[in-house]
Amino acid sequence: MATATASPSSAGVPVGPGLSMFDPIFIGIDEFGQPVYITLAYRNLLAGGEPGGGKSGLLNCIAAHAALSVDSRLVLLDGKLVELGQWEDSADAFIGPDITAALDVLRRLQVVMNNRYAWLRAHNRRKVTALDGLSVITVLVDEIAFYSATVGSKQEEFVALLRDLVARGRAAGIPVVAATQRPSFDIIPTSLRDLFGYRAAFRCTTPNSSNIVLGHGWAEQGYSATDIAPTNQGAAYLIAEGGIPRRIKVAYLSDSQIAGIADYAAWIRRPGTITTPPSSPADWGMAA
Ligand SMILES: Nc1ncnc2c1ncn2[C@@H]1O[C@H](COP(=O)(O)OP(=O)(O)OP(=O)(O)O)[C@@H](O)[C@H]1O
Repeated sequence: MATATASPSSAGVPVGPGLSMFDPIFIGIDEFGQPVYITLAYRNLLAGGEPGGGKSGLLNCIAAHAALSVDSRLVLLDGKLVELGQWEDSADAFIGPDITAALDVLRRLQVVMNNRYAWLRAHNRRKVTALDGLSVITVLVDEIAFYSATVGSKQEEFVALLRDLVARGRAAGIPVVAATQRPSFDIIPTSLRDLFGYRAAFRCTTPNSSNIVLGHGWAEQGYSATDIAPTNQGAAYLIAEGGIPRRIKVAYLSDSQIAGIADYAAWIRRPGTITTPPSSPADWGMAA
């Protein structure tokens, strides 16, 4: 009878769910109790709503999927340090309340994005795919206003870099997930809002702020995040490009659940376990 023995070649193979950022990401249930999935590889997501509405819960759900995806790299910008802080060990970069460091990392991402576009153009392609061997670099920002609200040249550069990343990153495998508790035109101008393929409005205090997240006119058509009770944290209206808003309840991960997943994610990402195919463009510095 054959016995199972670990061969030396299997020593570096991670054991785990083997998720991919190209897979649908489970984020909760809809009002009929059906599971809700989003696909982030080619879309950005904006979450807005008043403090305590549950935006960080959604970001943590996405961070968990990204951390468990062996084809994903994480870049985290967290002005409060504690919202995404538990994923630090799985992230390539974790930026706290430091605008200079945030600008450095966004400039670097812009270079990676430009390199990926040059590679796509050289290969007559329009977007990266799961077969390219390039990792999806998921950028999570909690909270946009923290880096952009005050007036100054650094803040202006932050807004310009974020806008460029949101506009061009998705085809290059660099989706952006950003949250704000200040859904107002100065933080999310329409031209920026419309670049987010997914928008989630958590409880808002005015129909106007709900519209700023979801899109103009939805509140008047009966889709207003002012309807969400303050006690119903994690409830939101989610709209996907070209669709109509649907009411969802985000799956909530407690601190200890996040700690467990983050610990496991850091383990499957330990040095030497995540590799890219030898001939992949990553070797040319595309994923630097
Ligand atoms: N999906 C959910 N189900 C149940 N409770 C939730 C859910 N999401 C959030 N909560 C509760 O609401 C609290 C606040 O949530 P969260 O920190 O995600 O809000 P937020 O919108 O990110 O707030 P802020 O803008 O201040 O960062 C959580 O500590 C939790 O107790």
